[in-house]
Amino acid sequence: PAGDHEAYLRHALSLAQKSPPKPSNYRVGAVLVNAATNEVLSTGYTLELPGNTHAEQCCFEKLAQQHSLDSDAGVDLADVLPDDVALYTTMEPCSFRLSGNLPCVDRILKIGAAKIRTVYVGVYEPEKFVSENSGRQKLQDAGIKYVHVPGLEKDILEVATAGHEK
Ligand SMILES: Nc1nc(=O)c(N)c(NC[C@H](O)[C@H](O)[C@H](O)COP(=O)(O)O)[nH]1
Ligand SMILES: [Zn+2]
Repeated sequence: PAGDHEAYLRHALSLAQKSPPKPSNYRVGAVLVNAATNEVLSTGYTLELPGNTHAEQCCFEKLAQQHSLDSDAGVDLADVLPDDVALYTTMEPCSFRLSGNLPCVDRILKIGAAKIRTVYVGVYEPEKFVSENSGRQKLQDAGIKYVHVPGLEKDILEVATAGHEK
């Protein structure tokens, strides 16, 4: 039910608040859920893991570590994920990163639509770093449902941009 979606995004937002503020990215939180059982499979927030890491990326890398997979290559993660997973992320997955690192949309696509059925986002990516995020189209083209959950936009953006010059 819809109420659960907001609860998961609020959980993701509480994770985003752990992210060290930086002027060059957003503070984002993400939660990976087994939609059939409501079990939280993994969580992540921006810069949680060493390196210039994104929230969604940390979700996947932590899951790979849990299964001691030598890499978070999508194919391996697809083997350990149940077949109805939902990704909740306070900001929509990136489709391009100024750092040149692999965008999270591509990480989701590597895992595949047979596993990640739905992506729930709290806000679309603002135009500050990347003029237009093409993630929604790419995910939908791959057969992944893309749902914007309204109501938390102000809180999410406040947290996301805390490291930006006022
Ligand atoms: N969905 C999402 N989760 C994150 O954890 C995060 N930091 C962003 N941010 C998107 C933004 O477009 C990139 O942060 C900039 O493009 C800079 O790129 P890097 O992050 O340095 O690779 N977006
Ligand atoms: Zn990303």
